[in-house]
Parts: sequence; C-alpha cells; structure tokens
Amino acid sequence: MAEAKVLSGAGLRGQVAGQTALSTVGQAGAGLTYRGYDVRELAADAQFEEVAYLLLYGELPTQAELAAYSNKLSKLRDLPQALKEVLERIPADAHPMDVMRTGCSFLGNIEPEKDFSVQRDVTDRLLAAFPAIMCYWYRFSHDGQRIDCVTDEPSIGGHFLHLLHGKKPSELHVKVMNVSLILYAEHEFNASTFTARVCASTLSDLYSCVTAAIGSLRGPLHGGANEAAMEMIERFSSAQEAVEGTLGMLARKDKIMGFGHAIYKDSDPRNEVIKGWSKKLADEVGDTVLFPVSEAIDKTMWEQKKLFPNADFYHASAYHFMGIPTKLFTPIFVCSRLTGWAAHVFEQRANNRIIRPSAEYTGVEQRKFVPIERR
Ligand SMILES: CC(=O)SCCNC(=O)CCNC(=O)[C@H](O)C(C)(C)COP(=O)(O)OP(=O)(O)OC[C@H]1O[C@@H](n2cnc3c(N)ncnc32)[C@H](O)[C@@H]1OP(=O)(O)O
Ligand SMILES: O=C([O-])CC(=O)C(=O)O
Repeated sequence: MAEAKVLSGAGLRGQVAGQTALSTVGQAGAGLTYRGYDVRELAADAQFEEVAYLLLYGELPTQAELAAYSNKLSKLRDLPQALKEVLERIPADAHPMDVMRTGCSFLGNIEPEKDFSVQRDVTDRLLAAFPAIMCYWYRFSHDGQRIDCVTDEPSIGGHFLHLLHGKKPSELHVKVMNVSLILYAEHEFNASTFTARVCASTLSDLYSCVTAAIGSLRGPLHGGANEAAMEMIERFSSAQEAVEGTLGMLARKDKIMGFGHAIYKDSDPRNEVIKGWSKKLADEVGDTVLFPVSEAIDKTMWEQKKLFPNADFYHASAYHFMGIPTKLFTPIFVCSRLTGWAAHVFEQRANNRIIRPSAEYTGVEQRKFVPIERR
C-alpha cells in the first residue's frame, strides 16, 4: 500500500475548485464513478452511447431512449464539404491532436452554437463527427483517399475502426473500443476538463471550451501519455531489456509515461480493465513481446517506486494490437472525453461564476518608472 498522497502545494493539488455531480475519483469503494455508477460495471456491461447519454442527459437511457439517441448520432456523422477541404490542407506530418483542435474549431465557424439552448445538440454533433474528422484527415494525408465518412456501424467505436481500416471491424475490436471509450469518458477536475470549465465560466461557446480542452489533453503529462507510453514500450525487444531500460530511466530521473497519478495513490481502477483487454488482444495476435515488455515495466515501476500504471499505459498496447497508428491514440481519448468536457460545461453554465483565482506575487517591490532615455 503506497503512502497517502500529499494533497496540497503546487498544481492546485487538493484544492476544491468547484462542485460536480458527474464523477468521483479516488474515493473509497469504487475508485471511479460516473453519476454514482462504478466505471468497472459500466465498462463490463454498458455501451459507450449509454454512458454518453448518462453524462450528458443525467440518467441511463431506456432501450427506446438509447435507440433514438444512437439513431440521432448515426445521422450526424458526415462532415460538411468545407471541413473536408480544410482537413485536406493539413499536412501528413501534423499531429492528429492539432487536426482535432482545428476540426473542432472550424466546425464552430460553420455550425456555431447560436445560444446555450442547443448545447446538447452541438455536443451530439461533435460526438458523431469526431471519428470522421480524425480518419478523413488521416486517410487523405497518408493514403491519398477521400473516404466516405458514413458507415453502417451501430457504435461510435465500430464506426471509428471502420473508417480507419476501411472494413468492418471484428466483434472483439468493437468491444474493446467500446470499453476504452467508457473508461476515458469522464474524470472530475483533470487538467483538460478544468480548462473547459474555465473557458465556460467566461460564458464562451462550447466549441471554444472543447478546442481549449483538446489543447490541454494533448500534453504527455495528461492524455498524450498513451502515445508516449507506446513509444517507450516499442524501444524494448524483451522483458529483460525492459527491466534494464526502466531501471536506467529511473536512475536518470526520467518520467515514465503511463505511470503515476495526481489523485489515485495506489492504483487506477481503469487499469485492471484495459489491461485485461490488452491481454486478450495480445493472445489474439500471438504477441510475445509487447505485452511481456509492458508487464515487466509495470512490475519494475511498482518494485522500485511504488508507482502504478494509470489508464494510459495498457491502452497503448491494446490500441496497437488493433492496428491503430500510435499518433491516433490521444485523438481517440478526445472522442470519448468530449462527453465529460461537455457535461462539465453544462454544469458550469447552470451555476456560473467566472473562475478567476488569485496569485501570490513573487516579483520586485513597487518602483518608480524610468523613462527609456535614462535607463
Ligand atoms: C489519463 C491521464 O491523464 S493519467 C496521467 C497521464 N500522465 C502520465 O502518465 C505522465 C507520467 N506521470 C506523471 O508525470 C505524474 O505521475 C502525473 C502528472 C500523472 C501526476 O503528477 P503529480 O501529482 O505531480 O505526481 P506525484 O506528486 O504523485 O509525484 C510524486 C513523485 O513521484 C514522481 N513520479 C510521479 N510519476 C512518475 C512517473 N511516471 N515516472 C517517474 N517518476 C514519477 C514525481 O516526479 C515525484 O517525485 P519527487 O517527489 O522526487 O519530485
Ligand atoms: O484526473 C487526472 O488528473 C487525469 C486522468 O486520469 C484523466 O483525466 O482521466
């Protein structure tokens, strides 16, 4: 058992910065709940669209509500021609998180949120369109193909895989994508969500809040860690090499991406779920390197530092086994976390005061201005 985390000091750690009814993180019992439901139960039995509905509309849907919601989302998947033209101009070596940021922002120009009464419709549109924004750009810039942005896949996860690979995904892969989207959907006042809430608190529009949040998620200390973890794992060709490499990184005081957490102290409840699915995928593809390497790093980190894998670490190998290019890992997080961001924006708007903390001044004392010719 690791020691209790120090919840004070830099990074606003431990400061209560507002209220939420959306999730609890790191509390006794479940570890992570969405509107009171244990994320592990949701990941085992729910569809991502149900979880999106729960977060955005307040309760789990009935069969009829889910069918109507999924149908609504399916009809909103296609991209306007103007957006496709913008995506075609973004170079292949751009980072896909920058593509998502631009895609979201541009859609805000051509389909603006006219007033807050349409906030749920704008969110549903983004939820439906994000997989196509990512895949249209990726397939055009990498394969020179203008893909059809509409598929008959019932789920968002299946739709994404179909757009990316140009064929119907397997049942197992659709299931894993569904689990992954559920695990990433919401996480209280993490950096990107807090960014969205700060933006919302100025009464800005939803596209601006989401665009700002994407920028915040991009960094390797937050969502970008799944991509960074993959790059590290791929450097090792055996478990033995991974142990030695991890010890070397720790000796050099490098940060090991995909480990540790600002709130959880001895485990991230999402890890056991995605690790289990990563193992199933490893068996499916007959992997004998990536999964053992991941487990060797995991074991070494716990033995040496009592640091545990967070949600990002085993997502890396899971996505890789499904043939997803590494640089698309964090954009998938965007497709999911959009639900949490938007739900927080709705909450902020419903009970708003501009978020404007104070700073402790550490600069020079007040002094007299000296005109430039006398400096
Ligand atoms: C979905 C998500 O966003 S989950 C987070 C994804 N991010 C990562 O995986 C990046 C790697 N991890 C980290 O950088 C950190 O653990 C964070 C950013 C997640 C949390 O940061 P903090 O709350 O500041 O971490 P914490 O206070 O627990 O750090 C304690 C000590 O452990 C060290 N530590 C924490 N994580 C790591 C790590 N992954 N590798 C090496 N050392 C680490 C810190 O440097 C610190 O050491 P120090 O006391 O000598 O300075
Ligand atoms: O809560 C955090 O700081 C980071 C995290 O795990 C998430 O956003 O999913």
